[in-house]
Amino acid sequence: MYELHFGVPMAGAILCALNTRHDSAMVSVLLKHSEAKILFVDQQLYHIAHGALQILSKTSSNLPLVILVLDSQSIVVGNTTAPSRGELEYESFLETGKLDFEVKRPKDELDPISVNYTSGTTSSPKGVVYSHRGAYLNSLATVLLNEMGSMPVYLWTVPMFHCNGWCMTWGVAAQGGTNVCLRDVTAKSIFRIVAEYRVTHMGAAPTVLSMMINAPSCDQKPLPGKVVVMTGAAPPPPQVLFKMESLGFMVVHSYGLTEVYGAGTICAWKPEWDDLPPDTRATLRARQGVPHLGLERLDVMDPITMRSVPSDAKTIGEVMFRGNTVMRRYLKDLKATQEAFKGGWFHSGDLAVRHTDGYIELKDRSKDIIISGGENISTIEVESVLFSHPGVLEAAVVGRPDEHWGEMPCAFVKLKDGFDHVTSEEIIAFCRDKLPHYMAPKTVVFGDLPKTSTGKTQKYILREKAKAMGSLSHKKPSKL
Ligand SMILES: Nc1ncnc2c1ncn2[C@@H]1O[C@H](COP(=O)(O)OP(=O)(O)OP(=O)(O)O)[C@@H](O)[C@H]1O
Repeated sequence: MYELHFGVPMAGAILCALNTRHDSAMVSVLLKHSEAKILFVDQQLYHIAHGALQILSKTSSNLPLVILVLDSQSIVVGNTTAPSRGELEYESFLETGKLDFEVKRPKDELDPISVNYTSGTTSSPKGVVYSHRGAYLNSLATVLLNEMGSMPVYLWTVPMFHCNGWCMTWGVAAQGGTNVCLRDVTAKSIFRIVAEYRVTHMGAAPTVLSMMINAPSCDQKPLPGKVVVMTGAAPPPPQVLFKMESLGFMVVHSYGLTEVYGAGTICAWKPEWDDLPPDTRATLRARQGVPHLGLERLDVMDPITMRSVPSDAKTIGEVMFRGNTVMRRYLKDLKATQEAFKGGWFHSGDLAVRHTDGYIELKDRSKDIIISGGENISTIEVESVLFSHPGVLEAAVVGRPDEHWGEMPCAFVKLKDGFDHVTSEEIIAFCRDKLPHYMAPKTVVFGDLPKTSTGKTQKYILREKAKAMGSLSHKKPSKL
């Protein structure tokens, strides 16, 4: 995948890195939508690709050429040790190349370099078109955001299909870095590899950070030196940031979307915050921050009037982006593109406030915010309180439809090992102690949380579950 980030654009083609967790049906839809001509497939995922091509062959005779990437270290699913008829093997395919091949440069810097499908957290994945210029600018920006000097050692836990690895694929190369890839993203292997390869930088979604801080202490190997971890993709709970800091990591918090090439903002750290108490530092670090220098403009606006919200840390508006590091368009979807760029700005669908120092703080995705008795409830705020409970490993809050209040907060919680005794009443009381009562969850459900492969909780699945529970109000009049 890493090599293809260079080979494909240099051959004048467009890269479309697909999510490795998709099933055959979804892969067949995306192959058809993207009109991919060549499909490079890791042997571990061959059975998915094979299934996708079978589905595709029912409606099309124009199937992509398959090139199989073999890896002696991977566990193979199915009979895929050798390419079958009509397929090529990656290394043999490379040998057919000419050493004097002339790189095909883009005719225009705004020509597409890649198509990235969104994570599909709130709807079906959308194909986001990146330009060479945008990818170049965002790669350089991420190098700066990661405080990456020359020859870094970068550990991949962020999938390269997610915004081209937040553009770090190209960023690490720009700095002459070493890439360390791992197939099994576990806390034990992360700590082992960080120590063994003297990793200097890594990227990780908050869920991976949570896994690392909750790992048994025998797995938490000492760090070999300064390790910068960039996190983003979902709201990082302040407690998680705080604990990562206590393990010795230097955490960089960035926020963005597939449509802005991964990172769009950075919570730039101010030296005067160094001496603040740890929990205040973590709360400040959890804010999404300011635009990076590759981006032209970032604003929080009322999406109807397109006026900026005041910097009062209270008024909620929608986060909007402008500039060369904003996507060109959604592939083959003019309507969604026009909608997304209404008023000349890219509408993120994220709701935020702006603090007096200009830093933005996300409150929710517009699809996730809960409206209860006419009051907006930020699910991020409630989740952050849940995370501060010592027994909570993961938490997500959604609206449970309610006949009287419209919606009521409903928490889905995964407990840490050894905390099975924690009851829903205890969690509710804990939240009521720390939040205005209308914001505290009225229902708590324990269990695993459904996740996308980019580490986001699939709240639409939880919303369905909450809906199926029915209204609380008609059963028992609620006292807020
Ligand atoms: N640092 C962050 N803090 C809070 N939320 C974040 C952060 N970084 C990213 N996000 C969330 O992730 C979203 C972007 O996710 P991505 O582009 O991967 O696809 P998706 O929006 O999850 O998928 P789909 O649009 O298909 O539902 C942002 O809009 C925001 O809600």
